[in-house]
Amino acid sequence: MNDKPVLVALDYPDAETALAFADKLSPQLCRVKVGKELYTRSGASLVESLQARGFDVFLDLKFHDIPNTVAGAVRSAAELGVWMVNVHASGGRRMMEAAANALQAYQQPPILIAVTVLTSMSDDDLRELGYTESAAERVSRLAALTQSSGLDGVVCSAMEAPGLRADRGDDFCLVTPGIRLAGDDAGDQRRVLTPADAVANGADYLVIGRSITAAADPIAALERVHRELEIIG
Ligand SMILES: O=C(O)c1cc(=O)[nH]c(=O)n1[C@@H]1O[C@H](COP(=O)(O)O)[C@@H](O)[C@H]1O
Repeated sequence: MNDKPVLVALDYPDAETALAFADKLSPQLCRVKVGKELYTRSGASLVESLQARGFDVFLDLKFHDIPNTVAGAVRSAAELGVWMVNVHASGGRRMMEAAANALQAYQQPPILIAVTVLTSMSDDDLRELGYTESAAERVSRLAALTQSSGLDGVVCSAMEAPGLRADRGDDFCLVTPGIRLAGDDAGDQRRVLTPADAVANGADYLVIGRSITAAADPIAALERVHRELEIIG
């Protein structure tokens, strides 16, 4: 397991609330994720405020567009100095290759990963969209495509991590949302595991939002995650 496996999802409506929460966290203990809700309102300046506090930032905007547009978006993320950035694997090989190529100009580029199948999707949801593969099969296909397109890893559920680790090797980065502390409500997530099970399955990084941010005592919840990981670590 790497030194800081927890990526706390700052799914807050504005910079003030997000920074007030971040100020309770330590950049020595976790990294933070800025997603669509917060970025749409507060943008690059919020990312810079988090970086000024010492946090590595995962910019989770899940780019999915034509290759030229995604290459430009990923370049903007690199200029912002983020630690990790993501695209949708379903944008296809040419889109992912354009994104990977765009980062070649940077000495310290962000880690570039691709979302396979959202952790909120079940096999039934995929069937309704016309896919005949299960979520696990589709994740496996998209992870192979992601790797051969030159990216560093994928976003997947920790349920798929054992197969991906075996097929894609130790250096392929597995980032797993859909994490819940035992007893917490899954909410809209469908492919869910606990922190300890996710790491035991081979996940490199755990994206955790509501199990920490919606807890009565968020810092105690983060400490509970760390204790859980040390038990198996
Ligand atoms: O790319 C992501 O981070 C992501 C991919 C995915 O498949 N599922 C998923 O939940 N996420 C993000 O991970 C976070 C999960 O939040 P919680 O369900 O509150 O822990 C949210 O910010 C999602 O946007």
